[in-house]
This record gives sequence, C-alpha cells and structure tokens, in this order.
Amino acid sequence: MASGPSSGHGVEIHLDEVSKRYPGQRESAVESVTMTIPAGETVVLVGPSGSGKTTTMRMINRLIEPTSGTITIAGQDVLGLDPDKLRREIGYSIQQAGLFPHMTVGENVGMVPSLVGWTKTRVAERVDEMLDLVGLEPGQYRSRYPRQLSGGQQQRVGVARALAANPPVLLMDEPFGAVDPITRGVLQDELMRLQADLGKTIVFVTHDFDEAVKLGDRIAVLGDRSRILQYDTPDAILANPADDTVAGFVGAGAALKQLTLRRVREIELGAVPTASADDSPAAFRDRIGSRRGAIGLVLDHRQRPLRWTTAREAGAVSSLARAGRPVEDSVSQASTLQDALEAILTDDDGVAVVTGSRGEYVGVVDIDTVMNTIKSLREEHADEAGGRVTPAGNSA
Ligand SMILES: Nc1ncnc2c1ncn2[C@@H]1O[C@H](COP(=O)(O)OP(=O)(O)OP(=O)(O)O)[C@@H](O)[C@H]1O
Repeated sequence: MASGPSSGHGVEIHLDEVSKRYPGQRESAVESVTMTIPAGETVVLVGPSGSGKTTTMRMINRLIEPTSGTITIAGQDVLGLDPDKLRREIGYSIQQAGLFPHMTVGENVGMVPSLVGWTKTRVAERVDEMLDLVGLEPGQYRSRYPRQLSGGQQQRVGVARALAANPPVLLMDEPFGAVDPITRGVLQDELMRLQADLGKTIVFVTHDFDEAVKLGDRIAVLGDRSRILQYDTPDAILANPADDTVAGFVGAGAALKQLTLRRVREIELGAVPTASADDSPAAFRDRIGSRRGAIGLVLDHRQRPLRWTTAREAGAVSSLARAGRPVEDSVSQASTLQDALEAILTDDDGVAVVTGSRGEYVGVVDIDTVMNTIKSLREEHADEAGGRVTPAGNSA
C-alpha cells in the first residue's frame, strides 16, 4: 500500500458496497456495507452476535473474500494485491491471542518481520522492543511458550505480534474478550496509550458497548447483515441513538456513560469563598454569609484545600485550621465527570473540590454543573441529529 509497512502511520480504509455471501447460504452475512475508516482513527464495530462484524473485518485483510464490492486501503484496491503480502502489512489480533503454541513468544512476535525478510538481528531487536512496549520484560518472556503465560500476557503478546512489522492498519477481533474484567481494563488502557503514540488505523470488533465507548474515536453499530444502524462518535451515539435498536444496544445509563467521556477541565467550574488557615475566622464567617447551604474552603499556604466550613462553624473557632471538617477527597482537572459525580455524591455538602497539577484549589463542581453539562451535550447532539448524515448506501 502507498505508505508501505515501514512508515506505519494510519491510512484510510474505505468499504464500498461490500457484501459477503458464504457458499451454500441463501442470505448474505454482510449486505452492501459502505463506510470510511479515517486514517489514524480507532473505529469499533459493535453489534449482536451474528451481525457480521468478524466477516466485515476479515474482508479487509482478505481472510474472507468479498462476494462483491470494493475495499481500498490508502486508495489501493485490496483485491488487486497479493493476499499474503496484504496480510503481512496489516496487523491482526484476535480473541485468545491466536498465538502459535509450538512457537516461543519471541518467534510469535518476530514471525511477520522474519517473513518479510528482516535480518535476524533486526528481528531480535524488534521482538524485544515490542515486548517492552506491551509491558513484558523481554529477558523473562521471549523464550517462553504461550501456554506458560497468563491469558492477559498472551493477549499482550498478541498485540505485540500484530504491531511487530509496524503496519499502518490493525484489525482487532475481540482481542480482550477472553480475560477477566480487570485485566481487560488494563489492556484497554494500554492500547489507548499505545495508539496515542502510534496513530494506527484500528478496526476493533467487540460485543461490549462500554469497550467501544472507551476505545473508539467512532463506533459503527451494526445490525443484521452488518447494516450500519449508526456510525458516529461515542458522544453522539450516547446522546442521541439513531433508533430503538441502537438505544437498546447502548443500554441503560447512557447519560452516565457519557460522563466517562468528559473531563473536568472541559467544564466551567464553580467557585466558593476561600481563606487561608491563618486568616480571621470572623471575617471569613461574614464572607461565607448566611445563605442556606453556603460553605467556604480553607486553604493551606500552598493553596491546597484543607477544610470545608459553614459560616457558623467558622464563627465558632479561634483558628480556621480547626473550622468545619477536613476535605476528604478532590478531583483533578483530568478526572472524568463520572469521577466528579462520584465525589459529589459521597460529599456531605454535595460539592467536589477540583485541584490543579500541584494540588492547588482551582474550583468546585456540584450536581447542577454536571446536570447542565449533560443537558447541553444532549442539546448539541440533538441539533446535529436534525441534519444527520448517514453513511452512503445505508439507511440508518
Ligand atoms: N464460514 C461460514 N460459512 C457460512 N456461514 C458463516 C460462516 N462464517 C460466518 N457465517 C455466518 O455469517 C453470519 C455473520 O457471522 P460473523 O462471525 O461475521 O458475525 P459476528 O457479528 O462477528 O458474530 P460474533 O459476535 O458472534 O462473533 C452468521 O450468521 C454466521 O453464522
């Protein structure tokens, strides 16, 4: 393909009216799918079992041959390329890692680079580099066999293998489907970290909508025969599912899931009166005022939150260092709104204090701020929905 495997940067993939009918079947498994997967983005295909996600994905590297339609990668028609060469230029990682059991970890990871003719030394270096990248110490793991690894470690090797020849495109078919939820979360975080550096074009298949929300720049929700029900950003799909089927797939708690996509730094923070611990309690009492629910924040000499206090509590002590109650918890500007909501719900006064990179006070969030954010997100996407553009060839 145009950019070649060595440059490694993501390239655009385009599917144009792609269909697949398996031999002997009356109905097609995939019917006329048209979609563009932008260069450098992670696009997640989600949909119920049997909707044709795997079939769609495998046609991209021609593990399955399309019955009709065109697929281009970086503008090149994949049907015009040699399938073996094509597959070496596309990383592929599957559930249960799909490692060769009789090959060591190092041999598995180095397989494609060896096949495409890298020297032994270069392959060995690359294997170690890749194992490092996915958090496996090369000296400890490169000579093991897959059965000597945990499920999560095998998945890591699977990802290392897929990345080894630095392909511009990565196809991942439920790569984290077979591990426990905690390991899955860790592997998802690692993939996001890797992708932030690598900028591959990733097509990712999953059943798990939450995984799609977390990993996807865009999500394609597929129905029967891979019909595209909605293809949009996670935010837009959560705010405004295209129809009842998508809404059902999004599941309960769409608004809560949306909160995981927003960071505290993106919203307008509120403010409360602040004083330093050695300020006059009486003066601070007056500044907080007697409005119902009014509270103030006592800061230390480095502006870090120390204590919450009401006017009455401030008036009852000789030093603000003992006023009210300690600040138990704070959120950072990088926290998600879901974290902020958690902090608000567990705080006695329903307020979360937000701190900057040095732990200094920068503002507060309360339930009204969170609700207003959700409301404006919904309105924003409702406006978009008025003029929604559906992928060509699909009636969403
Ligand atoms: N080799 C095959 N021969 C005949 N039919 C097949 C073949 N492979 C898949 N199918 C059928 O094609 C349809 C789509 O299968 P596919 O595996 O692409 O779906 P999927 O969405 O990936 O499902 P899952 O989430 O369960 O993996 C299914 O109805 C399946 O039975």
